[in-house]
Amino acid sequence: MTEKTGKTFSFKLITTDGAARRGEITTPHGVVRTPAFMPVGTQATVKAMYPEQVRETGADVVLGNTYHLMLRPTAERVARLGGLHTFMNWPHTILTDSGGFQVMSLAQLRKLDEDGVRFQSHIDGQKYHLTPERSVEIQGLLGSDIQMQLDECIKLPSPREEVQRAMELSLRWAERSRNQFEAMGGPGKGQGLYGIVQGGDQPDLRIRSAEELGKMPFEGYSVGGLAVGEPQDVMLSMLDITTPVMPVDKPRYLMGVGTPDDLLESVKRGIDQFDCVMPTRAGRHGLAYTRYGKVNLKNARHQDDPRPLDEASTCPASSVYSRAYLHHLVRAGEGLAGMLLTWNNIAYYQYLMQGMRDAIGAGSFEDFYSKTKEDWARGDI
Ligand SMILES: CNc1nc2c(CCNCC3CCCCC3)c3nc(N)[nH]c(=O)c3cc2[nH]1
Repeated sequence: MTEKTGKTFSFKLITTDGAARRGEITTPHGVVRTPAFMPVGTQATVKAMYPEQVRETGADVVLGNTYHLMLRPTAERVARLGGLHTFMNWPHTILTDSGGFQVMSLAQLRKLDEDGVRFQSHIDGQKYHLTPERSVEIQGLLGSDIQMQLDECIKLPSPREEVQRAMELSLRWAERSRNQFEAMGGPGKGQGLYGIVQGGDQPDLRIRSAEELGKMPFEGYSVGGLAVGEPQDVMLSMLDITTPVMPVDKPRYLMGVGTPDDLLESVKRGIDQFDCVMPTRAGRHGLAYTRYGKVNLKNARHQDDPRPLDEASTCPASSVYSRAYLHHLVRAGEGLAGMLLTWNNIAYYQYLMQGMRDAIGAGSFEDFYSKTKEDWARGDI
């Protein structure tokens, strides 16, 4: 059963505090409270968590992944089985990426040209041709509520002419993606398609990309081409340049970001949506995020510590289990270690986002920002 609200896609900007924004996105599968952290569900699952648990942490939306799902089990099979919401038992909002970023980072023998990207599956070597049109078709077959245009994201640093070529190609692909989305009746189904701002670390190219995309009727806009190896200050300076020239009445999604500090700094600069594999991946590697900074449970200093990670947390993984027990599980290589630490990390990320939403709503974001930085600096004692 999928929770169909029957509503069309909309974004309500509720209030602002400086450049920080509190809003709500309404999709056919529910409301997304922004700023929002969106847990990553790469292969139709948020790794090591049940969908009910993910929901309980406060997540309103999870990510699906066009690249992985088009290879296995294929978008057509997911569609035949009722779509991704039913397939993974997540009756709330789903956002999908277009697959281009994963192709460039995972596939073999990839060749990118004006028409799209040709590649061989990293699973079985089968050949594929992903175009702007095919990517939107796949996301439609999955039943995604928030879809992404196909784009070209290049690493940083890169020569300016490379950054410009990729940005201009992505603008042409934005147009083709939009045409395909409308041909498939996406707006009428209440779904949204986001344009993706590129331009690397070049202010003028960032501004041109944002302005050109703003002329097209996208339901939201992503900031792409960042978190690709550049220092945090470069990423943040690109946000200072880019968000002011993005439509103020549409959601902004910073792709692939980030650490808790990245989230705090980026919300401060007007970003509404985030995704990152950090909390889930770190959880599987014995690393816990808490309100007082990071705790590496591999470290022997925890072996006699009876305290939980955070006794004030509403998440059982954070408030019930001792650090000594978590340390034991990590050292023993037990699967429960990854399950509990992933649960803790996703719960902490949602706790942080809820704190920011409340602070913006109360006009006290600056205080929240400073207090959070102090708590992290205090570190785990
Ligand atoms: C980690 N840094 C980063 N990620 C970027 C991503 C991917 C965002 N995450 C997608 C999920 C990954 C796991 C599976 C489910 C989808 C980017 N994606 C696109 N399309 N364009 C970018 O410029 C783009 C830029 C990105 N930078």
